[in-house]
Amino acid sequence: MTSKRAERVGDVGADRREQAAFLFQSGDRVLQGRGICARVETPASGGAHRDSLFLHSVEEAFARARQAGIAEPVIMGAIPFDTTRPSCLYVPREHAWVARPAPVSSAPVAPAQVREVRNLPSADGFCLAVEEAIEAFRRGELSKAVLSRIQEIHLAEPADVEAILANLARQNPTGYQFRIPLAEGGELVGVSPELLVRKQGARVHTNPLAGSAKRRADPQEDQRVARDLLESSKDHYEHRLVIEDIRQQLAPLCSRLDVPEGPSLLSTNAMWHLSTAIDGELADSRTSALQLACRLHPTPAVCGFPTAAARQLIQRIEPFDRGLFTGMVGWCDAQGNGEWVVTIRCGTVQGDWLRLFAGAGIVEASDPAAEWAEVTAKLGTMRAACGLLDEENPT
Ligand SMILES: C=C(O[C@H]1C=CC=C(C(=O)O)[C@@H]1O)C(=O)O
Repeated sequence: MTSKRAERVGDVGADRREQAAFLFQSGDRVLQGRGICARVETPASGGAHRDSLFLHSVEEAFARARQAGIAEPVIMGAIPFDTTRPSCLYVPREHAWVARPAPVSSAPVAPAQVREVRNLPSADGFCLAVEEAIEAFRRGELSKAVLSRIQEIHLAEPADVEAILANLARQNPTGYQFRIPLAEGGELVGVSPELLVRKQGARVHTNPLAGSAKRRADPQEDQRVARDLLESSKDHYEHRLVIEDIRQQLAPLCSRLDVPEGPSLLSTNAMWHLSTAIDGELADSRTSALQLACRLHPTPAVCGFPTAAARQLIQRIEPFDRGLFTGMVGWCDAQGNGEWVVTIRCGTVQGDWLRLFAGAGIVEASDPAAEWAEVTAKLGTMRAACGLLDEENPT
């Protein structure tokens, strides 16, 4: 097998290669990585299959790491929404699992000075897109599509990635926090609430989210919003499409698959979500976390249903390329154990530019203004971590 698939890292600047920092927090532990030993850019499409070019590239990267003296390599990084595009995966030169540090309770969020903000699309553009999607649902072309917005922010000074991560950890102490270097420079950072898949031995676990409501400052209001979400037929429908798709993907691979009857509530600092924790036992424990993630992606929580029609609609309507957003981010070891989360509540940081992302599932019963409010609230997680004012209450 040639070494072309797992790219050599000679073209990455020596400093960046040595200093690249990786982070993936899950539960009470953190996987930290430093330096780049091998990089995999092979697109992940076809990665559900053991003999795919993609999985061969990953194997090659592991082999190269072992030759370089890394006894138990892991691969970390991100895979884009469009899996025909290059992956952004690395075997770090060093890695270690450490206990998740207690978040600093009063880390000051220094207000960021902003030079320019670009919204893609505008509020009106987003609402028109939602209406266009609703028309397509009514014509029977599809049942659900996830539409999103991007905010590009030019800061007066370079962003401080360490400070953003500290703020994210304080805001969302239980989320899956991540930090991944980008091939083109800059970093992907965020704190996802959504587990695409975790695999340990034969055990498989996924925790899809779909159906959301913005949290309120007043505790009673907040509880009312949560109750309304739990009773909302629109949100249950949006959620059920995701669960049924995941069940269909996982059932043929599992000797046992436990799918709860209905969703429960999961909260972040900013949002309530409908959540279903699914647990299973793989019939063949050699199936890797990466294979499972590639099989599940894109779930209707980030694309829509049916997948192909939703993908086309997104391509036609969204005025930007999602890149890594709504792809997957995580890690996998050479035994195939690993965790991949959905790349949401995140952004890229490149010097003094931020590119922040948020999306929402649209169904026929969606209200365009409410969906805009939802994506704006979701964007608030990264905006707050970056020291930016609340868009809805910019006081
Ligand atoms: C695409 C996003 O959310 C997805 C995940 C959770 C809930 C969602 C929703 O309620 O629409 C979305 O499907 C995002 O947060 O950017």
